[in-house]
Amino acid sequence: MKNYIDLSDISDLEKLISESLKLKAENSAAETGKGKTLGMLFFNPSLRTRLSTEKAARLLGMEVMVMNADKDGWALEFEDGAIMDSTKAEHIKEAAAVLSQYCDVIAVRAFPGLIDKHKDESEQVMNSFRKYASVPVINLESATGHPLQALTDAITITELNKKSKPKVVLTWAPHPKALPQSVANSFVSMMKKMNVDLVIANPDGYDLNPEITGETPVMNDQKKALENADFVYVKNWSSYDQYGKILYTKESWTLNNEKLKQTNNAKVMHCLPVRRNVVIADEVLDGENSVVIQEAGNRTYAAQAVLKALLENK
Ligand SMILES: NCCC[C@H](NC(=O)CCC(=O)O)C(=O)O
Ligand SMILES: NC(=O)OP(=O)(O)O
Repeated sequence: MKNYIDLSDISDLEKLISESLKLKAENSAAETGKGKTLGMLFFNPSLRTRLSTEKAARLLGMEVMVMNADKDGWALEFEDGAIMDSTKAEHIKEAAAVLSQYCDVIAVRAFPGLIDKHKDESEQVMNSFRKYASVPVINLESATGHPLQALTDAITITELNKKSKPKVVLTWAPHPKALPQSVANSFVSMMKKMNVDLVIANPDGYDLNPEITGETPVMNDQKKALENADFVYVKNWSSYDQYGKILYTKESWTLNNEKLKQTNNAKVMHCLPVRRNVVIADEVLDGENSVVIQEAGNRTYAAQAVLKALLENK
C-alpha cells in the first residue's frame, strides 16, 4: 500500500482484515517499524485515533511524534500561488517536504469546515499532503472520510458476525452540533465492499451524498429499517443537501431499548465519542448489545495492519 487516504487505497480488503485479526491475536511487538518514525498532525481533537495509532506504531517498533498542528504549528497555506501576506505563515509545499525528512509515515486529521461543500469535497488538506510529501500519508479523519474507523468497523463486524449475510443498519441519530459526514461516508463505502445487507435510516433532509450511497436503500422510518437488523451502527451527521446544517434534532431518533426490540438482538456500534442519552440511551450503551468498547479496542489493530502494509509497501 502506498497511502491510506481513502478506501480505494486498499487492494485486498479480506487480507487486511485477516492481518488485523492476526495482529490482535498475536498482540506482540515486531521489528517491521524499527528505526522508522510516524509523525501525526492533528488539526482537531482526538482520543482514540491519537492513542490507538500511537500504540499501533509502537507495537511495530516505530518512534512516534505527535503535534497539535492547529495550536502549536504555523498556520498553513494550502492554495498554490497564494500571496502569503495575511495570517498563513507557512506553505504546505515546505511543511510536507520538511516533515518527509523527519518521518517515514505522516498521518493527518483535518475535519471539514462544513460551510463550502465544494471545498470540503476537494479534500485539499489530505491531497496536498499526498502531493507534497514524499512518504506515505494516512488519513486520520478528513473532510469526507474516516477510513481507519471504517476498517475497524469491518474488523469488528467480521469478529462478531454469525451469518453469511448479516443485515447492517446505519442509523442517523440526533446531536446538538453540526458534525461531518466522514464517518458515515466511509462506513457506507466499506459495507458496500463486504457481504452484508446494508440499509440506511435517516430523517428527510439528511440523505448522504448519493454518489457514495448509490443503490443502498435509504429509509425515513427508523423503526421499520431496524427490523431484523444484526448490527446497528449509530451516527449523527449534518445535512448534505443543506450543507453542514442541523435541520432539526429529532429526539425521537435516539437509539433506546424499545427500538432494539425490533432487531435480531443486534450488536450496537458507534465510533465514539458518543453523547449519552442524545445519540444512544444509557440503557443501550450499558447493556449487553453494545460493542462500542470492543470496537474502539480494534482501532489499534486496524492501524497496525495499515502501518505494516505501508512500511512493507504491500
Ligand atoms: N472521530 C470520531 C468522530 C469525530 C466527530 N465527532 C465529533 O466531533 C463529536 C464532538 C461532540 O460530540 O461535541 C465526527 O462526528 O466526525
Ligand atoms: N472514533 C474516533 O475517531 O475517535 P477520536 O475522535 O477520539 O479519535
